Amino acid sequence: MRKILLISGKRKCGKDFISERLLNRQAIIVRISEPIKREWARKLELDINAMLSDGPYKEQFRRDMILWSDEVRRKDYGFFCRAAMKEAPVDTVDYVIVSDIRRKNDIRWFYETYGHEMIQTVRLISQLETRKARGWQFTAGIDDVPSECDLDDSTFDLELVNDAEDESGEQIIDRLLEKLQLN
Ligand SMILES: Nc1ncnc2c1ncn2[C@@H]1O[C@H](COP(=O)(O)OP(=O)(O)OP(=O)(O)O)[C@@H](O)[C@H]1O
Repeated sequence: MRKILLISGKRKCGKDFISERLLNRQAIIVRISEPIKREWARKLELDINAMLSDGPYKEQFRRDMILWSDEVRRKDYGFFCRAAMKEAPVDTVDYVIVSDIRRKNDIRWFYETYGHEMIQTVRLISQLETRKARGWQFTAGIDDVPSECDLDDSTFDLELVNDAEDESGEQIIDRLLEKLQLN
Protein backbone atom coordinates (compact mmCIF):
# COMPACT_ATOMS: atom_id res chain seq x y z
CA MET A 1 0.00 0.00 0.00
CA ARG A 2 1.54 3.30 -1.11
CA LYS A 3 -1.17 5.87 -0.61
CA ILE A 4 -4.49 6.22 1.14
CA LEU A 5 -7.04 8.68 -0.27
CA LEU A 6 -9.52 9.92 2.29
CA ILE A 7 -12.61 11.15 0.45
CA SER A 8 -15.26 13.25 2.15
CA GLY A 9 -18.17 15.45 1.07
CA LYS A 10 -21.78 16.18 1.87
CA ARG A 11 -24.52 13.68 1.03
CA LYS A 12 -24.97 13.12 -2.71
CA CYS A 13 -21.81 14.98 -3.66
CA GLY A 14 -20.56 11.84 -5.45
CA LYS A 15 -18.19 10.11 -3.01
CA ASP A 16 -19.12 6.61 -4.19
CA PHE A 17 -19.42 7.67 -7.81
CA ILE A 18 -15.91 9.13 -7.92
CA SER A 19 -14.35 6.35 -5.83
CA GLU A 20 -15.73 3.64 -8.08
CA ARG A 21 -14.27 5.36 -11.13
CA LEU A 22 -10.82 5.33 -9.57
CA LEU A 23 -10.94 1.57 -9.16
CA ASN A 24 -9.06 0.28 -12.20
CA ARG A 25 -5.83 1.81 -10.92
CA GLN A 26 -4.52 -0.80 -8.53
CA ALA A 27 -6.94 0.40 -5.93
CA ILE A 28 -9.65 -0.84 -3.60
CA ILE A 29 -12.43 1.08 -1.89
CA VAL A 30 -12.77 0.88 1.86
CA ARG A 31 -15.94 2.16 3.51
CA ILE A 32 -15.94 3.04 7.19
CA SER A 33 -19.71 2.57 7.15
CA GLU A 34 -19.34 -1.10 6.18
CA PRO A 35 -18.55 -2.56 9.63
CA ILE A 36 -21.31 -0.33 11.03
CA LYS A 37 -23.86 -1.66 8.53
CA ARG A 38 -22.73 -5.27 9.05
CA GLU A 39 -23.18 -5.04 12.80
CA TRP A 40 -26.55 -3.33 12.39
CA ALA A 41 -27.74 -5.92 9.88
CA ARG A 42 -26.65 -8.74 12.17
CA LYS A 43 -28.39 -7.27 15.22
CA LEU A 44 -31.70 -6.49 13.51
CA GLU A 45 -31.57 -9.33 10.94
CA LEU A 46 -31.63 -6.91 8.00
CA ASP A 47 -30.66 -7.53 4.37
CA ILE A 48 -26.92 -6.81 4.40
CA ASN A 49 -26.63 -6.47 0.60
CA ALA A 50 -29.39 -3.86 0.50
CA MET A 51 -27.73 -2.08 3.41
CA LEU A 52 -24.42 -1.94 1.52
CA SER A 53 -25.94 -0.77 -1.77
CA ASP A 54 -26.57 2.90 -2.56
CA GLY A 55 -30.33 2.33 -2.86
CA PRO A 56 -32.97 3.77 -0.48
CA TYR A 57 -33.13 0.73 1.87
CA LYS A 58 -30.33 1.93 4.17
CA GLU A 59 -31.90 5.38 4.57
CA GLN A 60 -34.53 4.21 7.07
CA PHE A 61 -31.74 3.08 9.41
CA ARG A 62 -29.32 5.96 8.84
CA ARG A 63 -30.31 8.06 11.84
CA ASP A 64 -30.22 5.12 14.29
CA MET A 65 -26.90 3.93 12.90
CA ILE A 66 -25.43 7.41 13.43
CA LEU A 67 -26.60 7.46 17.06
CA TRP A 68 -25.32 3.95 17.79
CA SER A 69 -21.98 4.43 16.04
CA ASP A 70 -21.44 7.76 17.85
CA GLU A 71 -21.85 5.89 21.11
CA VAL A 72 -19.13 3.41 20.09
CA ARG A 73 -16.89 6.25 18.83
CA ARG A 74 -17.13 8.07 22.13
CA LYS A 75 -15.22 5.21 23.74
CA ASP A 76 -12.86 4.53 20.82
CA TYR A 77 -12.79 7.06 17.97
CA GLY A 78 -10.82 4.75 15.69
CA PHE A 79 -13.06 1.71 16.15
CA PHE A 80 -14.74 1.71 12.73
CA CYS A 81 -11.71 2.97 10.80
CA ARG A 82 -9.66 0.12 12.28
CA ALA A 83 -12.38 -2.47 11.60
CA ALA A 84 -12.85 -1.32 7.98
CA MET A 85 -9.11 -1.37 7.22
CA LYS A 86 -8.75 -4.79 8.87
CA GLU A 87 -11.52 -6.33 6.75
CA ALA A 88 -10.01 -5.10 3.44
CA PRO A 89 -7.05 -6.62 1.55
CA VAL A 90 -5.12 -3.35 1.79
CA ASP A 91 -1.69 -4.93 1.32
CA THR A 92 -2.50 -6.28 -2.14
CA VAL A 93 -2.95 -2.86 -3.81
CA ASP A 94 -1.10 0.41 -4.33
CA TYR A 95 -4.00 2.68 -3.45
CA VAL A 96 -6.70 2.51 -0.83
CA ILE A 97 -9.63 4.87 -1.33
CA VAL A 98 -11.65 5.49 1.79
CA SER A 99 -14.86 6.81 0.33
CA ASP A 100 -16.84 7.93 3.36
CA ILE A 101 -14.69 10.07 5.62
CA ARG A 102 -17.05 12.11 7.79
CA ARG A 103 -15.26 13.24 10.94
CA LYS A 104 -12.08 14.98 12.06
CA ASN A 105 -11.37 11.92 14.21
CA ASP A 106 -11.49 9.64 11.14
CA ILE A 107 -8.74 11.70 9.51
CA ARG A 108 -6.86 11.89 12.80
CA TRP A 109 -6.90 8.06 13.12
CA PHE A 110 -5.48 7.61 9.60
CA TYR A 111 -2.71 10.18 10.20
CA GLU A 112 -1.79 8.57 13.52
CA THR A 113 -1.88 5.03 12.15
CA TYR A 114 -0.20 5.45 8.75
CA GLY A 115 1.68 8.78 8.97
CA HIS A 116 1.03 12.01 7.05
CA GLU A 117 3.13 11.06 3.98
CA MET A 118 0.79 8.23 3.06
CA ILE A 119 -2.43 10.20 3.36
CA GLN A 120 -4.12 12.56 0.87
CA THR A 121 -7.42 14.16 1.82
CA VAL A 122 -9.97 15.00 -0.86
CA ARG A 123 -13.16 17.01 -0.39
CA LEU A 124 -15.88 16.71 -3.02
CA ILE A 125 -18.18 19.70 -3.34
CA SER A 126 -21.52 19.86 -5.13
CA GLN A 127 -24.04 22.69 -5.14
CA LEU A 128 -27.33 22.19 -3.32
CA GLU A 129 -29.18 22.11 -6.65
CA THR A 130 -26.96 19.32 -7.91
CA ARG A 131 -27.38 17.28 -4.77
CA LYS A 132 -31.16 17.79 -4.88
CA ALA A 133 -31.23 16.61 -8.49
CA ARG A 134 -29.40 13.45 -7.31
CA GLY A 135 -32.11 12.75 -4.74
CA TRP A 136 -30.90 14.58 -1.63
CA GLN A 137 -33.38 16.32 0.60
CA PHE A 138 -32.64 17.93 3.94
CA THR A 139 -33.41 15.60 6.83
CA ALA A 140 -33.19 16.82 10.44
CA GLY A 141 -31.08 14.53 12.59
CA ILE A 142 -29.00 13.53 9.57
CA ASP A 143 -27.93 16.66 7.71
CA ASP A 144 -27.48 18.84 10.79
CA VAL A 145 -25.41 16.52 13.01
CA PRO A 146 -21.63 15.95 13.27
CA SER A 147 -21.56 12.96 10.90
CA GLU A 148 -22.52 15.38 8.11
CA CYS A 149 -21.07 18.68 9.40
CA ASP A 150 -17.91 17.92 11.40
CA LEU A 151 -15.63 18.48 8.39
CA ASP A 152 -17.34 21.67 7.15
CA ASP A 153 -14.60 23.89 8.61
CA SER A 154 -11.64 21.60 7.80
CA THR A 155 -8.98 22.04 5.14
CA PHE A 156 -8.05 19.33 2.64
CA ASP A 157 -5.17 18.53 0.32
CA LEU A 158 -7.56 18.87 -2.59
CA GLU A 159 -11.07 20.29 -3.03
CA LEU A 160 -12.85 19.17 -6.15
CA VAL A 161 -16.15 20.42 -7.56
CA ASN A 162 -18.39 17.58 -8.74
CA ASP A 163 -21.32 19.34 -10.35
CA ALA A 164 -21.07 18.46 -14.02
CA GLU A 165 -23.02 15.37 -14.96
CA ASP A 166 -20.39 13.14 -16.50
CA GLU A 167 -21.44 9.49 -16.52
CA SER A 168 -17.93 8.23 -17.20
CA GLY A 169 -16.54 10.48 -14.47
CA GLU A 170 -13.45 10.80 -16.66
CA GLN A 171 -12.96 14.56 -16.47
CA ILE A 172 -13.09 14.77 -12.72
CA ILE A 173 -10.94 11.64 -12.29
CA ASP A 174 -8.30 13.11 -14.61
CA ARG A 175 -8.28 16.31 -12.57
CA LEU A 176 -8.00 14.31 -9.35
CA LEU A 177 -5.12 12.16 -10.59
CA GLU A 178 -3.30 15.14 -12.00
CA LYS A 179 -3.60 17.17 -8.80
CA LEU A 180 -2.61 14.29 -6.57
CA GLN A 181 0.08 13.08 -8.98
CA LEU A 182 -1.10 9.49 -8.74
CA ASN A 183 -0.62 8.64 -12.41
N1 LIG B 1 -20.10 13.54 -11.93
C1 LIG B 1 -21.23 12.85 -11.94
N2 LIG B 1 -21.89 12.60 -13.10
C2 LIG B 1 -23.05 11.90 -13.12
N3 LIG B 1 -23.67 11.40 -12.02
C3 LIG B 1 -23.08 11.60 -10.83
C4 LIG B 1 -21.84 12.33 -10.72
N4 LIG B 1 -21.47 12.36 -9.41
C5 LIG B 1 -22.45 11.68 -8.74
N5 LIG B 1 -23.41 11.23 -9.58
C6 LIG B 1 -24.64 10.48 -9.21
O1 LIG B 1 -25.21 11.13 -8.06
C7 LIG B 1 -25.77 10.17 -7.15
C8 LIG B 1 -25.15 10.37 -5.76
O2 LIG B 1 -23.77 10.00 -5.82
P1 LIG B 1 -23.10 9.10 -4.68
O3 LIG B 1 -23.99 7.99 -4.23
O4 LIG B 1 -21.73 8.75 -5.16
O5 LIG B 1 -23.00 10.21 -3.49
P2 LIG B 1 -22.44 10.03 -2.02
O6 LIG B 1 -21.65 11.29 -1.74
O7 LIG B 1 -21.69 8.74 -1.90
O8 LIG B 1 -23.80 10.03 -1.18
P3 LIG B 1 -24.14 9.49 0.31
O9 LIG B 1 -23.29 10.31 1.26
O10 LIG B 1 -25.60 9.80 0.44
O11 LIG B 1 -23.84 8.03 0.34
C9 LIG B 1 -25.49 8.79 -7.74
O12 LIG B 1 -26.65 8.36 -8.44
C10 LIG B 1 -24.34 9.05 -8.73
O13 LIG B 1 -24.35 8.13 -9.81
